[in-house]
Amino acid sequence: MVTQTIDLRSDTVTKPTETMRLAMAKAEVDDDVLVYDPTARQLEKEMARVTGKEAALFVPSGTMGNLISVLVHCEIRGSEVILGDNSHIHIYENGGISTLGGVHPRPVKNNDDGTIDIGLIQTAIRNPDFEICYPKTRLICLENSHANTGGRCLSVEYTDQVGELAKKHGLKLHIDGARIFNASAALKVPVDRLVQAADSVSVCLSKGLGAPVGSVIVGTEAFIARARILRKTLGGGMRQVGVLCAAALVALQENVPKLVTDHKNAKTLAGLNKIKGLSVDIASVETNIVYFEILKGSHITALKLGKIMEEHGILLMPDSSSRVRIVIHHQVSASDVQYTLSCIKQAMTGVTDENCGT
Ligand SMILES: Cc1ncc(COP(=O)(O)O)c(C=O)c1O
Ligand SMILES: C[C@@H](O)[C@H](N)C(=O)O
Repeated sequence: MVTQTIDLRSDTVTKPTETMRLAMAKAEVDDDVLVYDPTARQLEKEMARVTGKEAALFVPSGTMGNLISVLVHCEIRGSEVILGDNSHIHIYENGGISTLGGVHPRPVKNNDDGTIDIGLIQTAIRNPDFEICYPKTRLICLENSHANTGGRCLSVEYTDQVGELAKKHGLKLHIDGARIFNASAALKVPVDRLVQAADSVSVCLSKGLGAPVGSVIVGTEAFIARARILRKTLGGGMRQVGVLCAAALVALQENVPKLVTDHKNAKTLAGLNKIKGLSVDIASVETNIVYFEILKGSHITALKLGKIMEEHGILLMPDSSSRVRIVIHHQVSASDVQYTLSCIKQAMTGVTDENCGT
């Protein structure tokens, strides 16, 4: 009988720790719309410091963080944003920048490492001389780490180059930094240096950092002032939000140092590659996300494997009929990883043709 669940579906599944719950219970709060909730203020000042930006704003989700950031940069009608065709903003945020903000997306191919070719970005920038027909390019969006390519890290050199291109053309640069702390830990580059070229960043507190709720957007004072108003317009102005921010302050303290362990556990899990019938692009496992393919000749689908794993108390996220995503977080231990490897190995035994994957 399974007594404990190992939840590998995402790093959004973590439960608040005892320390977080204590901090939430004791949090000093006030109405964060009428004035500043003191604990929200404390978190925002800390996030501005860590990211090297002038100001910060707590928002209920990463989706809202990206939406507000794009809409502030693209407030003028007819604006266009250049973003990755495999980016979270383009794929998983309900097209909010268009449906709510009237911003035109200009998707450009993401490479397997999460970057977008600088030449392709340059080509995608609209020629202002033809404004009678063209939308106006106002923003470039990057995503670091890049979730859909397996948590790949964009280097500081690449980010700076995109920043220079943006500046040269009078554009702004936003980074969807849902997992920027993971990228920082993996690259051994401080967060503030990694996002130095960005005009705004949206940072998830509720992913690898393990806070129960929320994100923070950072940028200039003027940008955050506009963002605060737009947050209210979108219904994201909350009252005694310090209860949530207190947990996030604990997460920053307790869990940032644990990210390297998450990455080590992910690399151990890439050992799935040794199991007959499975394949992992080992080079792509740079942070806490592992995708694995079920090879032809393995008579099992991702869905079926997920169901078998559930019987062993392990939750996975099938990405397609033959591809599965695993995301490691601080509530997955090294022994959980070993148990997962052995359960998947057992499930794959007997369902794989002799010459499968050869
Ligand atoms: C890269 C990335 N950006 C943004 C988000 C959105 O965050 P939220 O789920 O808090 O809306 C997610 C996932 O949730 C994500 O993986
Ligand atoms: C699914 C996606 O929206 C979420 N960001 C995750 O990575 O789990």
